[in-house]
Amino acid sequence: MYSLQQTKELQQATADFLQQRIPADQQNIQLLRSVLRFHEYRYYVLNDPLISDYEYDTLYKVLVALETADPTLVTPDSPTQRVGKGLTKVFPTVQHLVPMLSLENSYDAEDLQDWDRKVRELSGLDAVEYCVEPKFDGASISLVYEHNQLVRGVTRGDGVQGEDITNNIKQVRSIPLSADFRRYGIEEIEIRGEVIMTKNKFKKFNDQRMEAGLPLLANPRNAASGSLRMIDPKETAKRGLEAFLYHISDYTTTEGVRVSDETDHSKENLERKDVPFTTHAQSLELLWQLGFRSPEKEKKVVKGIQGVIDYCHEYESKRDDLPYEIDGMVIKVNDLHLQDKLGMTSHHPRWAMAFKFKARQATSKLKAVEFNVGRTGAVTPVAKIDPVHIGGVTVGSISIHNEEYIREKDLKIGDAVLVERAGDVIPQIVKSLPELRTGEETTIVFPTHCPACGSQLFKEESEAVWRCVNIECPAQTLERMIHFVSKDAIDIKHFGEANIRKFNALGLLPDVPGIYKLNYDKIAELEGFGKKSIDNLRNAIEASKQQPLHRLIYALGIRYVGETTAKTLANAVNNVFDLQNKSIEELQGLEDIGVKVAASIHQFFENAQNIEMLHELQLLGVHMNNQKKESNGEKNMLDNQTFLFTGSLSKLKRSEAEEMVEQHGGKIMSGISSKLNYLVVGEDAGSKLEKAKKITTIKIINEDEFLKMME
Ligand SMILES: NC(=O)c1ccc[n+]([C@@H]2O[C@H](COP(=O)([O-])OP(=O)(O)OC[C@H]3O[C@@H](n4cnc5c(N)ncnc54)[C@H](O)[C@@H]3O)[C@@H](O)[C@H]2O)c1
Ligand SMILES: [Zn+2]
Repeated sequence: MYSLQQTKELQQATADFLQQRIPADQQNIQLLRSVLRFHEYRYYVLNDPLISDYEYDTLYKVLVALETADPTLVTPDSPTQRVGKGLTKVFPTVQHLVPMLSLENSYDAEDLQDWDRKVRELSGLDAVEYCVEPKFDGASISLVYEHNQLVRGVTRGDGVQGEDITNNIKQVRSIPLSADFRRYGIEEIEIRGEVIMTKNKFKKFNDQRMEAGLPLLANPRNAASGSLRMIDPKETAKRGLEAFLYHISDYTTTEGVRVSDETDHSKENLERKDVPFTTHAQSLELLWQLGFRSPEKEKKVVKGIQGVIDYCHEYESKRDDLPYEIDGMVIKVNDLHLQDKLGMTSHHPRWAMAFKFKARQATSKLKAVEFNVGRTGAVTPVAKIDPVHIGGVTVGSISIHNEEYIREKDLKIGDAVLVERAGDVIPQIVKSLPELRTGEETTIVFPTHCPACGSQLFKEESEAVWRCVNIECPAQTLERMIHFVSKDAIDIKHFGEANIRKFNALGLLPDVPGIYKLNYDKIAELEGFGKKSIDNLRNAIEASKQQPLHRLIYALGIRYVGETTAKTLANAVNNVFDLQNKSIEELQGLEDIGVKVAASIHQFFENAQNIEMLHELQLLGVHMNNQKKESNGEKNMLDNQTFLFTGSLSKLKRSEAEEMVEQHGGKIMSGISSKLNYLVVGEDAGSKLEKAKKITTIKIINEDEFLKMME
């Protein structure tokens, strides 16, 4: 639809508007509209946006402001005058019973206060009751049930018409194929909701794509909307989609009375005694009772806007802990009478407002690529970008993983790039924007030799990563030390990465054993090292010698050996040197250790330099023995009993409690199943507790009871 040339021009105009090089005034209003239409096409039709949502919203608001200031400027085809969204030709088109509108956006407390003021003015109330719920970041859908049966599932489409994706919708397990609406006197009903992919599913899904050599998807929202549009419903089924249903837009009762967001009769209908609900919160409750996953547990009903603001902020702070992505909250006037009174514009209802969290996407420029050498010698390209603010942090460097990744994302130095900081906090480049290239971009060239030590790099055939195999490579040694002292490894407090880099650069810390041979007199001469900080450091280093064996094994930084594998290895031996005598086959016999991991462990303990280092550490006083096995008897107290912790503990840290279990020979489980023996319940325990109650063999105990057991 848009030629390459047009694309370039519109992107240029986008940047000009955003950086205010083109004034947003009457004269340029047509251009601004073209720009918005173009981005809507990229976003809704191609599912391939070129700018971040925040940037789009900013431009949209400029247009709204212009049109509000002078309503004569409004044209019927202005992006503000319709719901927007395009349709593809893949699925048959069907009409929604009631148009699916958009939401008005707000970004801070002030926006919400302004809106509340308007709602109070229009309603004549002093304080309005609101229902606040998460704004799920997925693909919106509309469902129709007739005589208790699901008859249709439709995408939002252009808001008036959507794509009929009923067969795909039926693959979403949390959407019931039938529900007893008749119990509530309802014959036909239209329900709105959001299909989502959880963060976990998304990660696994992308891992699989990576392995299969397919392009990765940028975020769970794209994954959800793409999955809903698969031609083959079996493909949709594989994606493990979920759905939240949050709105009843239209229903007809058994007596044939229609109640809808739109019909003029709704008000009088709502005054009837026999309607099943008169507030939004009640409609969520009703959906929940009927077996739908509505935000019944997530929602909160509050009176007055301050409570709304507080709840929005509370949710924003726990956003990263949720299993799914949300991009904000939605605030709805709770009373349906009042909703009717407020009505809607052609674009959005006046009784609802989205509160958008801080943007997590931005566009930037890829300026250079640096190559870092990790502790296992892997050479990782790191993109240096023009610093951008995303979700409260400034991002200037981003790992771009390996050559394949660079090829797949088509990255070049000089490219404009779309950057996202998703729920897992590590920023990534969603993609480059090749449409904007000027011809001056340059290819990213991988080094053939290690940037730290100059030795030639190697790549195994089955791998995507180039490595420096020089065991004395200074960059690797440095990274190994940083890993060795880190929190999950040998855990030397007061000895952060910055100190290691500093001591290493000054020649005070050449290698891992050097940690236990520090020259404190020399350190005392450095700026910022008083007596107290040196004592702290010395004590922490001394204490680290007593760490349990699994921490030492993990700290060694053996490739593929994470914390769990380190524990398995520690449990299998009396001291670390026993691992020297284990064959690859023996190692593979241990729980969850496959060929690749076994070979890597074997290789590590075959290497004379590594063994020498371990002997040196032992001479320096670092414990090499399995202390658990030494303190005999205790070890089997729990004899492989399984434990899981849920909710927040008040006396112990979660990690301490788990360590106690393991020290006594017990095991930690990752989820509720019939294999679980004990669920230890702290405060605010949620779904895990509910689930555990259904399995009678699980013993549910509190923190005190747990501590008693451990005595
Ligand atoms: N990057 C781009 O180029 C580009 C282009 C066009 C649009 N966009 C983005 O799309 C947005 C507009 O899309 P939109 O019209 O879908 O609006 P929206 O995403 O801002 O909000 C409306 C949608 O929120 C969803 N939603 C989630 N939870 C909900 C809940 N509990 N209650 C009600 N609705 C809920 C519904 O699907 C509803 O359609 C813009 O704000 C912009 O960020 C981006
Ligand atoms: Zn090197």
